[in-house]
Amino acid sequence: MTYAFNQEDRIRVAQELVDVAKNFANKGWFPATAGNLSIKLSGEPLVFGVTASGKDKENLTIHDILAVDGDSKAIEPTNLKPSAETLIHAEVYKRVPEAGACLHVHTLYNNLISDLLFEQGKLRIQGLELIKALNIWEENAAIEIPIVENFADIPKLAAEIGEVLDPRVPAVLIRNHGIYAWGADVFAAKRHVQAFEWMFHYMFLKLSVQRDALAGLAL
Ligand SMILES: CSCCC(=O)C(=O)COP(=O)(O)O
Ligand SMILES: [Zn+2]
Repeated sequence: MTYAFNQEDRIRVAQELVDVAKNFANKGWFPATAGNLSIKLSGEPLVFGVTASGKDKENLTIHDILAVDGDSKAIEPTNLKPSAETLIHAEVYKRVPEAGACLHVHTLYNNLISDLLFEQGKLRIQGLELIKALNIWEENAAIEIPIVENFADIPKLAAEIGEVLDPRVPAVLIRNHGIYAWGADVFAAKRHVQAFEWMFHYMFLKLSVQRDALAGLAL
């Protein structure tokens, strides 16, 4: 199969992932090699660059990224093993054709909020200014971020994510695991991750304060 991207393109996009990895790693969003990142190289047929499994994202290089197809298989011989969660990236690209990059981080607040609200199946956020970072501009806009169980079976987890994702809200939370967020390109996907993480922190603190206030009333 011949693909419509050259070596120069691949180095450029790999460098974009390396740069965003450094930004997130500096925030502690890739503890213990957690997390993975991808960027679309071609939509038809689907080909994307994805981080190799088990890499230290703080010290990621362009040599830690390999190109895979829609079945998450490397498109050329390589010693690199694609991320264990590559199928999730593939699912996002298949479900959301406008997605050009998909980023996955494990943070304290995405883990806390996903567990706290798991039974509801979603986190609802309304009226926060940062919703505009998702390109949603209505006044007092509300969004709902789906939360799925952290199935160990990755094909099952990927299918579940595909089932629940709402293309208007570019993220899904996995309970006690992390967030997958995407955007038209790395710039947009990075903005989305940063906006979601700020909102998770806000919502966690707000829910905690509300709980404390209710507990106080019950005394
Ligand atoms: C060390 S965290 C467990 C695996 C995981 O959730 C993750 O994001 C990293 O997996 P990868 O295969 O992409 O290194
Ligand atoms: Zn993960």
